[in-house]
Amino acid sequence: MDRRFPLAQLRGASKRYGDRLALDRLDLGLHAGQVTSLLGANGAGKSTAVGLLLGLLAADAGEVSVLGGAPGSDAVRRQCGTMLQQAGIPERLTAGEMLALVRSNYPDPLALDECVALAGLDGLLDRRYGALSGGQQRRLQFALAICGRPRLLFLDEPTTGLDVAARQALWAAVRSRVAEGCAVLLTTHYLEEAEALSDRVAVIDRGRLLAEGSVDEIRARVSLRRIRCVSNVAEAVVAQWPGVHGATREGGTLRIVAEPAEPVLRRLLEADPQLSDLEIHRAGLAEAFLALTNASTREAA
Ligand SMILES: Nc1ncnc2c1ncn2[C@@H]1O[C@H](COP(=O)(O)OP(=O)(O)OP(=O)(O)O)[C@@H](O)[C@H]1O
Repeated sequence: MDRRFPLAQLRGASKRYGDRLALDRLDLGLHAGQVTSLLGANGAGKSTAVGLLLGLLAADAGEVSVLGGAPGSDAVRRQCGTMLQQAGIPERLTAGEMLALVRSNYPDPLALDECVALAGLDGLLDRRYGALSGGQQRRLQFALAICGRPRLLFLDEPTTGLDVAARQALWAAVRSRVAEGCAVLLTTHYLEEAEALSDRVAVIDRGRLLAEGSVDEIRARVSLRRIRCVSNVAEAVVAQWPGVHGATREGGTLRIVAEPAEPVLRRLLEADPQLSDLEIHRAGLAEAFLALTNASTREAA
């Protein structure tokens, strides 16, 4: 599989709804064998970007190309799987009937057993869609998205409403599809999910690309550090120190998010010579995301 060329891409794509600019010259590429996560606050433009790549919306400017052609054609659709926020599945059909129907649209679908195992649908195929729980419905939607062995998989907030075990099972299933060469576009508000699954991350804000790179590259964009130690210095006191973004306590353990970390560390050690079990880590994707989007909001103000 050739990873140099994207299987799908937006180049300088813009989209307006009336006078609202939802996407502003967005560049985004999806590559074979990679999960790309599109992150952004509510209203940032994620669903609009997905809508353009699926051919559900037309761009006002820029280029949208999917598998070498225009999005939304029958030939392209047969190579795409989608799990959107609205599923539109008839309540009266059973899970098994839905799977059979959707698999029949694809030239080389996954075996039924494999779909059932990957999506965790064991024992549910005879159940009507309307009689499935919210999490079970989500699992069926995932099965429908992967059952055609798609080259491109669009997952729009796929794990909303899933319990911990089902979420981790879905992550494993996504990884198995990616190992087969599938390109995945994931939108999620769970940053630990993006951190666990992504090869590439694109952060958008008000329709514009703020940052793009691997999880580590995005984390390196911010100099926030997480400090953890056992100390009796009051968290409310630490929270007032310059450079401290937050301080919390769990029992004897004090957790601090700081930028830069060094002056805070000096002050901590001065304040508590008994301090122990000191650990310092680069901030995670969640803190990096918040720092990037907060900085963008401040610039716009
Ligand atoms: N059909 C529409 N008509 C008018 N404005 C719209 C329409 N759809 C989206 N918008 C606006 O375009 C912007 C981008 O919306 P979009 O749904 O793409 O965001 P999102 O990042 O997917 O948000 P969320 O995380 O809440 O799902 C928002 O300001 C939204 O209010």
